[in-house]
Amino acid sequence: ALYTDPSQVPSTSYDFIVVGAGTAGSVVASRLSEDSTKKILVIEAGVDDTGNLNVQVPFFAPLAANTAVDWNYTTVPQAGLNGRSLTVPRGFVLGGSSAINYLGWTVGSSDYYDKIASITGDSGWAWSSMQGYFKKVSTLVPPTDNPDITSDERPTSNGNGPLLVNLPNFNLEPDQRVFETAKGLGSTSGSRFTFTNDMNGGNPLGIGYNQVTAGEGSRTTAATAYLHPALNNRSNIDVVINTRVQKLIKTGTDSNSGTDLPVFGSVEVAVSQGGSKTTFNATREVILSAGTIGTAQILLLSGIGPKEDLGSSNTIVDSPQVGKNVKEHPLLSIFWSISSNASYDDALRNSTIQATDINQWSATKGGLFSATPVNVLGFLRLPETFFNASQPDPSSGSKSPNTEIIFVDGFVPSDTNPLPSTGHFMSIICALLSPTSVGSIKLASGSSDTFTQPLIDYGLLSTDFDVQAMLQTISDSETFVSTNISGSNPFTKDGYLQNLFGDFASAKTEAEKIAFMRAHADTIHHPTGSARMGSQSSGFSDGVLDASLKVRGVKGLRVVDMSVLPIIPEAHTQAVIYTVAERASDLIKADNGIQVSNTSTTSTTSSTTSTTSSTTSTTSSNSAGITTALAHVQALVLMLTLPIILSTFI
Ligand SMILES: Cc1cc2nc3c(=O)[nH]c(=O)nc-3n(C[C@H](O)[C@H](O)[C@H](O)COP(=O)(O)OP(=O)(O)OC[C@H]3O[C@@H](n4cnc5c(N)ncnc54)[C@H](O)[C@@H]3O)c2cc1C
Repeated sequence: ALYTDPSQVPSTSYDFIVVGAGTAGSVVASRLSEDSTKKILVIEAGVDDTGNLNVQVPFFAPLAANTAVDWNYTTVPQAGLNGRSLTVPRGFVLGGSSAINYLGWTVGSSDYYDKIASITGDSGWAWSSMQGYFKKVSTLVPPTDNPDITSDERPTSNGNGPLLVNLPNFNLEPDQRVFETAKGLGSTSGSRFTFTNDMNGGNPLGIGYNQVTAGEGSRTTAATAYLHPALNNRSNIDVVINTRVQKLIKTGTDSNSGTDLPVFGSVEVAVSQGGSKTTFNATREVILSAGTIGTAQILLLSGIGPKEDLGSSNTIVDSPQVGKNVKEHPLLSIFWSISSNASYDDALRNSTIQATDINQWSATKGGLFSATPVNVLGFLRLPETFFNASQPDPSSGSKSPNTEIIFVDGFVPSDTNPLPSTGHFMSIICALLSPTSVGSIKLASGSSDTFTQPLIDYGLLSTDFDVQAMLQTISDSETFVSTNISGSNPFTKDGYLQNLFGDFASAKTEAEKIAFMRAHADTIHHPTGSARMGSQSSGFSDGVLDASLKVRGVKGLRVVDMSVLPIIPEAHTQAVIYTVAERASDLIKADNGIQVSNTSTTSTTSSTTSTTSSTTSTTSSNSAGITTALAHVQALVLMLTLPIILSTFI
């Protein structure tokens, strides 16, 4: 059942305690609850996700940041960004960041998984071994409102899981111009801008449709697809929200392996800073799924971390890499004025247009608001000249993109570039997917609870490689929209794309472009690696976790979330972590004598049924609640004209 306060939870002892009902935690909790003899408690700091339009309406995704469903962190000042601090949205809600992200669905390259297998020494993480888990997560469903997708643009890889993924629900104006160019260049020998119909088949390189988690026109999340169906159908899973785990408590010592290992079998929670504490016990395992930031914070507060940072008296397990090796994808948007008035810019400014769009979404789950503002993107390799003996390719391999260009049908507002009051725009978001800059998560000085935010340092654009790679991505964007196909340019032939807009238009020299980059770069919100896996046989022998995600030097504690990945995916990260969480669930089951069998596909199918019915009830409550939806557009106008706005639209 779902509880809103720890005092309501009917038991203090469970077989498994999952910390964080986010993307990974919801998958793991749902899968473990398939064994009706095991009791599961999920502890979530954030709020219920039910009935929140910022969560449900795909187009509203950027509005969730800085509201009650967001942790609303900030980074420490970033030296590579002129000392700017960036906002760090993270889901503070059932479903975690899957409920507030921008819905992109990219699994990454086969190289990536093979590299994880090589780093961990566990072939179970390899691309070929993970195929069953990819299929177990999502099902590709038809878009609600996009007749322009041609058969050659449809992906071939697909699964049968509870998460409903789709090609873009609504056609946007740049789409066919991008495809005309990419398909035209696809036949040019050596082109780095080829067309691809399927970024999720192991080789993501090329330009194609952005698959999104907006099946049937509404966002599907780890909560709607996994957690709520489990809660609705099973009595052995309890979830408590509004409850922050403060730390894990050492409850004993295990000597079975021949070495004395501390057992962290209890979890201490509180609902307010300085408020009373409650303790829950796990008889089998505690699974930390609090995300790259939250997991590192909880480990450090529990005395599991670098002794040199924590101090001897606060250290129970000296684990030097906790909070280290954090990587994030930097991005930079550039803008062009366009002659068309069909971009979404007016929908951001005009409440009449918004009312029409929300009515259409409520009635049909179609129209502009059923889509995210990104339909098309491209994954690119850097030119080989970037790599040499002293700077090898930092990506996972030759099928892994180093950079990304994202085509946006309007202006991408940010803290440093607010939405102009007039005009229509096309933007390209340039992103770096294999950065060499490294950051960290540390406790703030004197902090002793999770009500104080940790120090988040992404170290963005702190290497020359990253700066040069970002310059290349900007240049690639300009090259792409300047390309002629069969003698004419798809972007300019009818006067659609006009001049570059904003500060970038006057940045001519390399120094001026770098200055623009440092003044405006932001991130894609993909932090990774603060509790990474490693193995003795690899250069990652100091991993916090072993290959089966168990915390080294500890008994009964595992981590399953983005923090576990030893290298940052060259992709948007949610599909990766959903898939990792599916395999993690089987690893936990196997270690605890719970049957792992192909019949789990059957229960996935039954979850799909529940998901569909929960989507249906959401739909009908939205139809009935159209007044709420209309009231919401007023908030949309207000929010989008404030300078705090959205960091990006990915
Ligand atoms: C704004 C934004 C846009 C993004 N866009 C995309 C995109 O388009 N495509 C894509 O693939 N990826 C995207 N991502 C990234 C992706 O969503 C994340 O990588 C992924 O969801 C992280 O999953 P996780 O399980 O590691 O953490 P989360 O899903 O964040 O889950 C962590 C959970 O733990 C809870 N928690 C934390 N600390 C505590 C505590 N002390 N006590 C109890 N509970 C706690 C949190 O509240 C949260 O529910 C985006 C992320 C954001 C924030």
